[in-house]
Amino acid sequence: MLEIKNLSLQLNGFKLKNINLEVDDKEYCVLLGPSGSGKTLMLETIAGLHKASKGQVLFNGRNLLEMSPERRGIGLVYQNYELFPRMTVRDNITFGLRIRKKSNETIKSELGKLMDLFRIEHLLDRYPANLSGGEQQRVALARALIISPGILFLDEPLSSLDHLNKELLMNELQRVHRNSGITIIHVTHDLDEAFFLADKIGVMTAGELIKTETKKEFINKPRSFLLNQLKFCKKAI
Ligand SMILES: Nc1ncnc2c1ncn2[C@@H]1O[C@H](COP(=O)(O)OP(=O)(O)OP(=O)(O)O)[C@@H](O)[C@H]1O
Repeated sequence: MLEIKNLSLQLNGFKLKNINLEVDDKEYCVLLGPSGSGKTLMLETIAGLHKASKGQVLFNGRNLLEMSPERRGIGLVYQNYELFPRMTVRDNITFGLRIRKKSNETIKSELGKLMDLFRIEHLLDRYPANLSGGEQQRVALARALIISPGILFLDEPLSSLDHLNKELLMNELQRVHRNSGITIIHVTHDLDEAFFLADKIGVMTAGELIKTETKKEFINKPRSFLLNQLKFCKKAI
C-alpha cells in the first residue's frame, strides 16, 4: 500500500497542507482539483523533485521521502510528455535502464515487452518531433514503465490528445494497469477519465486533499454535491 501521511510542503507562497491518502496495491487513484490546487506539486514532492517540510510516504514499509529520487521506484508522465528531443524513441524508452547500467540483454528484453504492450515497434528509430501526440504519449508511458516502477504518477496524461486518441489511450492505460498491477495516481480535470479509470477519487483544493472516496461512492453522490464540488471539471455533470 502507498500511504501518504501528513505530507506538507512550503514552496514560495504555496503550501501543501497535511495531505493524507492511502492507495492500495494495484489501485488506480484519480486526483481531481482546480488549477493551482497543488496536485502536481504533491506528485513531484513524492517523486523527490521538492523537499517536503513534514510527513511520510510509506511504500512497502519504507519511507520514500528518505530515499534518493532515483531509488523511489516512481514513474512519472507529464501532460506534455517531456521526451528527450535529440534521442530516438528507442533511446528515450531505454534511458532509465541505461543510466542504471543494465545489460544489453535486459534492455532488449524489457524493450521487447513494452513494444508489444504499446504497439510501437515501427516507431523505434524515429525522433519525438516526428510522432503524433498519441504516439508520443505511448512512448512517454513506455519510458516510465521500463524501470518497472511500483508506482506510476500520471499528470494530465491525456489532456493534449484529441477525442479519438484519448479514448484509445484510456483503454490502453486500463489494460496496462490490469496487466502490470502497478499502483497509479492520475491527475486530471476530466470526469470521463476519472469515472472510466479510477477505483478511488480524491479531490484537492488550495493545497488540501479534502475528500477521498471510491468511484462508486462518488458516482452515487447527489447531483447538487457533484455540481458544487466538481465545477472546475471539464465535463458537465
Ligand atoms: N516550482 C515551483 N515553484 C514555485 N511555485 C510553484 C512551483 N510549481 C508550482 N508552483 C505553484 O504552486 C501552486 C500549485 O501548483 P500545481 O502545479 O501543483 O497545481 P495543479 O493543481 O497541478 O494545477 P493544474 O491543474 O493547473 O496543473 C500554484 O500556485 C503554482 O503556481
